[in-house]
Amino acid sequence: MEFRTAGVIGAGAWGTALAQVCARAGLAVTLQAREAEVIDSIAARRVNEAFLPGVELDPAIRATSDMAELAGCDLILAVPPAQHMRATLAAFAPHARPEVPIVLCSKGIERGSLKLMTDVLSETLPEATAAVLSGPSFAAEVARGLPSAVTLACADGALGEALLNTLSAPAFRPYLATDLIGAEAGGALKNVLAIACGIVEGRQLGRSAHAAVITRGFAEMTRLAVALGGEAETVAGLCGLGDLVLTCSSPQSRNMSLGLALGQGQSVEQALAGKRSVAEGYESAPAVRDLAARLGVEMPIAEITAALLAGETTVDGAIEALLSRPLKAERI
Ligand SMILES: NC(=O)C1=CN([C@@H]2O[C@H](COP(=O)(O)OP(=O)(O)OC[C@H]3O[C@@H](n4cnc5c(N)ncnc54)[C@H](O)[C@@H]3O)[C@@H](O)[C@H]2O)C=CC1
Ligand SMILES: O=C(CO)COP(=O)(O)O
Repeated sequence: MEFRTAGVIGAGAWGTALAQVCARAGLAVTLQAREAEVIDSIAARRVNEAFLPGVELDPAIRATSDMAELAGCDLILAVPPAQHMRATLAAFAPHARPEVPIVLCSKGIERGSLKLMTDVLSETLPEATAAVLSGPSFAAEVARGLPSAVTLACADGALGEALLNTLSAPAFRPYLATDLIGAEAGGALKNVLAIACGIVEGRQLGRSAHAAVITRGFAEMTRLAVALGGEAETVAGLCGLGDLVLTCSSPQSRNMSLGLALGQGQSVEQALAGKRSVAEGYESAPAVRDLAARLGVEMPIAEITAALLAGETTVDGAIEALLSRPLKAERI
């Protein structure tokens, strides 16, 4: 199995950074963007000013709006916001070939259906082979060539090895896994928990509270992943714990910075106003809450964060609700 060309669907910060990774790995890359300004900016100045400013893009990346231009690619990376994955894959479907693997790189759970991205893929492109790429990786850092490591999950061992070898570069280290559900659950959940951690920071509740939210949040993430059919060991890796630690630790995270603004007293509307970039934790929170209820999984931090984002409680109400929970044994 050899891959020479990659198609990247979605030219936000992460799609653009992954196009850069593929180009550095020696692939010819077609990057599909929705916005004419993105295509013009890459063609004219080799930069995605709208979503990844300040990073010079590799000449092997060509931007287009036309999904048909991805038809000949050996490998597809799907990187739209999670809530748009279904429509995006449906638009790509006429150009898909069953032998071309699709690497899902978005982090979220579909609202309404409560589906993971692999479920969305198997419903829109039933013949496609899926892989999941997820882990602690800020787009701006990866695009600049700073070191990072991620999980690459693929149920097909030979394909997984081939993807690992294709996408790796000296500063970009994918680690192989077979558990797609665990990898997806980690990425989706950490975004909601990063909002909670941002609130802790914004309210100046202290380092101890921050560590408590990360640790008990990790327990919630593990419980949900296992209830979905994933493995706790996967969630303890880069795609779960790794990404939780990153996203809960830096205001570079859009999710954590949303929480920071809420903790400092802004409303959800104020905190999101004028933003073009996606805060996946905000988008997925209602689905996480509904999924936890459906599966009977206790997720107090994620649930109260979803309630806060939905305007059902205040920051003070959320803190009070968590601190007044019954005392219990510490376990996952
Ligand atoms: N930015 C990052 O550092 C990382 C992001 N991700 C994930 O990658 C996914 C994409 O995020 P980013 O690239 O950061 O996006 P972004 O926030 O930089 O840009 C927003 C993207 O949404 C697209 N969009 C807007 N409306 C749309 C629609 N109706 N249909 C399809 N696409 C639409 C825009 O074209 C643009 O590509 C998310 O699931 C995110 O969690 C994963 C790892 C790192
Ligand atoms: O997923 C990410 C890092 O791994 C990016 O996090 P944000 O979407 O919160 O910016």
